[in-house]
Amino acid sequence: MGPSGCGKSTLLDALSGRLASNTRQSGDILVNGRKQALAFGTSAYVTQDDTLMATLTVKETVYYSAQLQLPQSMPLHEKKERAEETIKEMGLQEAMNTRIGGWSLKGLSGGQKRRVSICIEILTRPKLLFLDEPTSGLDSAASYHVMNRIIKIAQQDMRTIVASIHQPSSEVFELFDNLCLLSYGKTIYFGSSSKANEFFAVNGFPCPYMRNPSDHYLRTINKDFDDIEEGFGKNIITSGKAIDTLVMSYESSEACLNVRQKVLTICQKNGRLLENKGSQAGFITQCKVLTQRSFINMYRDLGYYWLRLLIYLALCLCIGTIFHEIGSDYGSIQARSSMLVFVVGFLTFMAIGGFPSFVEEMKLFTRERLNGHYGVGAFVIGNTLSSTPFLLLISLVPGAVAYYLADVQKGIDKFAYFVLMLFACMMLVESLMMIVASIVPDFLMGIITGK
Ligand SMILES: Nc1ncnc2c1ncn2[C@@H]1O[C@H](COP(=O)(O)OP(=O)(O)OP(=O)(O)O)[C@@H](O)[C@H]1O
Repeated sequence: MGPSGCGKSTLLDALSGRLASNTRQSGDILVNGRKQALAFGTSAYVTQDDTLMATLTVKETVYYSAQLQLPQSMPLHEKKERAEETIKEMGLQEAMNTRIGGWSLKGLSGGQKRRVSICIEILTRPKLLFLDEPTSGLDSAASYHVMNRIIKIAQQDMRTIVASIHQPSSEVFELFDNLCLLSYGKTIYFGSSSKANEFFAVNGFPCPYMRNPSDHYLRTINKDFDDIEEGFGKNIITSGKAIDTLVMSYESSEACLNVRQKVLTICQKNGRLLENKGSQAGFITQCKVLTQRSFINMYRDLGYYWLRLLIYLALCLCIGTIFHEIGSDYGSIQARSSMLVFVVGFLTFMAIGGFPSFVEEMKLFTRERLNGHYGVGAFVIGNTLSSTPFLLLISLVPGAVAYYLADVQKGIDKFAYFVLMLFACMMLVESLMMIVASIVPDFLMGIITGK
């Protein structure tokens, strides 16, 4: 816990092995006294941003994730039951069939999206779970129920949950065993959460009667507003000075000694490595689920198939009208070149138009890949299979009709023939471009994210 910008997310990123490459990290991160890479499925991480597929419903999102993550040997109906049970645990049963939503479609609220993100990561009941502000956007009752449920999961089979939290209510605060208070990258306190009150009181900052202890701690260690505040409490002590006092005092406190002692004991034990709880589904299942999910997403996204089709159709009609019957004399050479340049230019711009959706997809891929939901190969195949055949089919149908017109009517309807052929060729080129655009960047992303 700590004020905004104190380094909570950075600490969680470092612990879970997801620190950005431009950040320098020192020290060792040990699990049960051993070094172990925690990305790609060894631990689960609910990040601060909810990166979800906007077109899917809550049920579909969690169900597809269950198929990707749960063991291959588990029957499909059991995966479905686990998904539904987890949705209910997060209090989302009423919103099961609501779409997630995004910029173009109003769907779930911020707090509901938060709970969907948590659902996805607790499906496999991971041994080590990182949560970055799981209660942001939730009301106090929802915060309590969500945290209570997560802590119950932790208590079963000795799981470990590391969560950063903003403004917990006193009820939620009591649920935590240990508290690490951070301020501007420094540790203010790390130890039992029930003893934090005593630590603050001993150092001259007792929690006022009837005040939520977490509010008191955060108020004491936030120096962002020192310039406009008169000082802490009745004393003229600024938060900056309070932080220095607490940091110094913590270094020599019993809590700090206990933590160091515990770290030593754990290191000497040399315990078990964590098992990788990432995708336990087979490669074929991963490809199948990702193709299906991606196809539904593209089919429901107006801009992907439908708007593209409409634009191409309109363009073919325009070009057909302008360049119809351009003849075969020398003068037509220039007109043919113009048409070619125009079509190539248009196709290039249409390819650039797919970039925003590619960026969104990459965010989702990075999150799921780092949590070990599937491999790069399955993602590339899923993406290619969902985007290309549909467009290929669309290029074949007008092509076949155009041939029929040319053959049967012997050039009677030259205009329709010309437009249809143009459309078929464009869609064919578009499908080929889609294959390249699916494979190359996806593999590049796979290399960048590490596996
Ligand atoms: N130990 C550190 N040393 C240097 N810079 C740090 C350290 N920890 C965090 N920072 C920097 O401080 C800034 C804020 O960090 P971070 O996003 O982790 O804060 P936060 O507590 O999660 O904030 P919020 O609660 O608003 O999300 C970032 O620019 C980060 O790089």
